[in-house]
Amino acid sequence: MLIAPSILNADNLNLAKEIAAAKEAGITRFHLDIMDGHFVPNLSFGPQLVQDFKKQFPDLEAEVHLMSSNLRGMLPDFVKAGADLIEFHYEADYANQIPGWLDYLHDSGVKAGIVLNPDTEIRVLKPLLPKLDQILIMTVYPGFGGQKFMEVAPSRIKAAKDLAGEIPIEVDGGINAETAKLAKEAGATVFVAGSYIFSQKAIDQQVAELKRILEE
Ligand SMILES: O=C(CO)[C@H](O)[C@H](O)COP(=O)(O)O
Ligand SMILES: [Fe+2]
Repeated sequence: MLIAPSILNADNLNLAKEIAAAKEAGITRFHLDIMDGHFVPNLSFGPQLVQDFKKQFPDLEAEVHLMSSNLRGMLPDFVKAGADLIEFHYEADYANQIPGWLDYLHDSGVKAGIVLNPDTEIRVLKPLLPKLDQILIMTVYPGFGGQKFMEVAPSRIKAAKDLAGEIPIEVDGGINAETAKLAKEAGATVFVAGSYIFSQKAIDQQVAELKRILEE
């Protein structure tokens, strides 16, 4: 079980402090949400954030969740910035182009993942499985932090788990102490949590509580 905090809703003017607090609580990977204002109706970070993150925290893993359909323009920038794992949306390009982008990431020495929006059929993953290091099942419509975990999510996680075998299934959106449990029972092993970790009580307390729930 791995918790990958999303810094989307962290205090932008104190990011290093907030990341350090989560690291202190045992976090080894961060989930960096990249939104381009077009694929999703919101803007967030660019490659500079990833580069600065790796410069300041070289021992932490940077997982990039790319919410853009400009894969040709954006993927090389995030590779250069030092991302350890890049996951892009299945909906971002034609189906026949997706395997090539996954190969591009692997050839660049970066782990590769695919993200599925809540309306995309799970079976599209099947031909891609040999090229995937991780599968991200969105449990909200992407674009904003602080949304509610969708009711349909557990059955989708289970369907992905049944297909994926050993490939880790990650969940993203509305994860808290209750929904993390549901996602875990359905087969998820990587848990993105944004507002649960950064917009409530002390960061270390939130991480410890989520860890406790996932270890039960
Ligand atoms: O990809 C995302 C939104 O598109 C974020 O990773 C996600 O929403 C995390 O925030 P929260 O845990 O608050 O839902
Ligand atoms: Fe995300």
